[in-house]
Amino acid sequence: MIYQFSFRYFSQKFTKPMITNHGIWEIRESIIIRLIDEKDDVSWGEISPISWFGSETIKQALDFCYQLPQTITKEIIFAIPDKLPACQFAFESSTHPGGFRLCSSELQSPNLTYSGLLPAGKSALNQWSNLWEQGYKTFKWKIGVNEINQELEIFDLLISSLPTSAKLRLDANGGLTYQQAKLWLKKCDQFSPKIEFIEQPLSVDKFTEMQELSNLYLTPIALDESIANLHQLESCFQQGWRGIFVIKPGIFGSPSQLREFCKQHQIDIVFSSVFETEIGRQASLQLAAKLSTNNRAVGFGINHFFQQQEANWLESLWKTF
Ligand SMILES: O=C(O)CCC(=O)C1=CC=C[C@@H](O)[C@@H]1C(=O)O
Ligand SMILES: [Mg+2]
Repeated sequence: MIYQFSFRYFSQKFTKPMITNHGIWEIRESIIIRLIDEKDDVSWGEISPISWFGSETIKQALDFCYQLPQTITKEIIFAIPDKLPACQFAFESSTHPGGFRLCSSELQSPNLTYSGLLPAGKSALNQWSNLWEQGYKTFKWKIGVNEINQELEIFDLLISSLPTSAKLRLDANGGLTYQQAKLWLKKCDQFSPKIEFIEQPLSVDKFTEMQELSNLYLTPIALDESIANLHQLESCFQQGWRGIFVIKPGIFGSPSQLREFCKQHQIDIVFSSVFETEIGRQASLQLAAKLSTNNRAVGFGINHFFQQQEANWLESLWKTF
């Protein structure tokens, strides 16, 4: 199969900067790719890297796209190197039959439940209720951003105001020390099982410590940055991780290799957004609908992280050069 290939750089400003232990993220940069096959069918893909999670940078992805010929084949697509996981995801998912169709980005796959992302710090206290009104029952709150005693106080206020049926996830983005992680896990155990998990409490190089912690407390630990791509996932699985796995399809690499891994091994997966457009979102949610386990809510809550795009944003993008 031969495809006519073209691409466009696309960036969106977060309405509120995404603040995590990694820092302040203000602009989401992406590359939208378009493939037209021999039957003139058009399909779309999205390259949305997160280099501080270990994926390629937007510049490396752009350099890759610039060096591609205007007509590409499936061989070229399936030969994209593993050091370009966001490109692997975009090109492979755009060759899927029944790929992306332009439709409302409010697309919510019927058989998935969604987690709403709360902002770091005390503004989480007045944000959760309008998400609750929209039907979210699972929330995720960033920690490891402010001073720990301040965050523990906010946590007490947050957990006591959330409805009993709500679930709360904490995400430290690897920002806690071992002692701080024990403090948080001890605190969360007091509210077990309301705290679904603590995501990436320690940095990627502290795998053994996270394994130790996962045997000492009730509250589960989820790996995210530690398993950002297929190689890291295989390595943590081989080293015996059987806790929760947060998978970000947009930066993970080849969707078919992820499906293959999940066929071989029953792992407890939570799917997570990379703050992509509806193109990457649809491709990711198709994977989540197939591979989600344990009815875990997917971290794709529509929290309007960006200004609403006009309906024909894609056509107008292709008019620009
Ligand atoms: O997983 C979710 O609930 C939403 C997505 C999300 O939290 C993240 C997406 C991308 C980078 C990070 O800021 C953050 C994460 O660490 O999971
Ligand atoms: Mg995370």
